[in-house]
Amino acid sequence: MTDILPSSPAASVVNAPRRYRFATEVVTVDNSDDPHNAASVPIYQTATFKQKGATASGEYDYSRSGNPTRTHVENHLAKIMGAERALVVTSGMGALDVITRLVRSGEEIIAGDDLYGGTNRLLSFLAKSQNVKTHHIDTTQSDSILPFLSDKTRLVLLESPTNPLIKITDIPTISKYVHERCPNALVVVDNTMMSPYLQRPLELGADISYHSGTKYLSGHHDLMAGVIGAKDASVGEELYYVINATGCGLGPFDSWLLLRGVKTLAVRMDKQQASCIRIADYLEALGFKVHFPGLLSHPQYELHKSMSSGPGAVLSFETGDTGISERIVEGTKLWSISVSFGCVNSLISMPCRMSHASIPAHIRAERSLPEDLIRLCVGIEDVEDLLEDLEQALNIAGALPTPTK
Ligand SMILES: Cc1ncc(COP(=O)(O)O)c(C=O)c1O
Ligand SMILES: N[C@@H](CCSC[C@H](N)C(=O)O)C(=O)O
Repeated sequence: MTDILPSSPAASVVNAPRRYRFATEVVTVDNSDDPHNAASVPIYQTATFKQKGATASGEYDYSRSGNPTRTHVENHLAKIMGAERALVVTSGMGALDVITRLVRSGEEIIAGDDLYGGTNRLLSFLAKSQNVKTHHIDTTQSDSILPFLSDKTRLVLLESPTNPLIKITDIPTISKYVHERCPNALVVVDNTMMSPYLQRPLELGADISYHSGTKYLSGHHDLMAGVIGAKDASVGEELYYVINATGCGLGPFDSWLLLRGVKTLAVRMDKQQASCIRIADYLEALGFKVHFPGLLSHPQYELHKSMSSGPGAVLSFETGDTGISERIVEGTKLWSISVSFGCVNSLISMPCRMSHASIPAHIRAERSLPEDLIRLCVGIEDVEDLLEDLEQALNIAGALPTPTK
């Protein structure tokens, strides 16, 4: 499936091997092709490019097909994701839309039963509009996929940790099952929660890894972006074809913002994760049921540790009462009540009312998604302020244990 112009920048995209440790590579952007030795990659804010002649275009002809700023961020992301090819589009959902366009009517998808609400919505839409059925399985039990693998399977879509219950999926085992039984199927991992700093699914057996670049990769909640990394160059080429055909490639300014934001990924994540570990310990000590893979009590603590270098900075916890949860969320002053995560600012939300409200209530119940669940996305503020603010909100909500003399 290729009708890429001979001059397309796609042809020149190569995966530069990583030479240094991640924190060094992420801040080291190759701009050696700049004619003026600019220290920062310039924003090529142009829709079209002049040609030398009617039949002689340069490397770029039109920004939907390719733009130098986008190429730089794509090459940089390919390097840090360990991908043969990376592509950037206008949102995380746009990334999943591009990937699902590899599925033909009558083929099937297998996905988790705890997953981002928007992903669930897109899969439901595909079932209705394209006759593409999705089987939802419990991905914490790798064997649960076996009865659904068939010659119709085209995509296996995994999250680990899942949003919002922070369940862990054994990416290597599931990838092995899929590749052994379904040579035509691709294992796709939504790695948004972890970022490539903490987990690289392509090194764990997946064929495609994608991200909402709106989250940790950009880190400041000032842009929407989606990032796709393909292990195989030919899959990358097919995805590029879809992006050029449908016109969802990321614009020059947003590409630049993404490139600027990603440079601080490692330092942001180190700080956010360290604070999240403190907060998880605090909530667990108070007796809440806390979902966080950095806690020894997490049922898949060891599995997560074997696939990643850290637990991340998102946790969820149950209070046992929806009213109490609402009062906690509304009682915080420093934590913003917002959907999304991965920003330098801390956010608090109730997934069933907010990010996962698009999943019908009866399906949320079938999938045991607790209505009282609170999700915390920890930013880079001073953790003492975050803890103090949380404590006063728990106090207002009557959720703190009564002190005993
Ligand atoms: C895990 C996960 N994947 C994908 C998305 C979609 O990303 P975007 O909002 O950038 O479209 C989100 C949130 O929106 C998410 O939480
Ligand atoms: N209204 C939006 C909700 C976006 S949720 C964003 C993010 N993925 C999260 O988990 O908080 C929608 O319906 O898509």
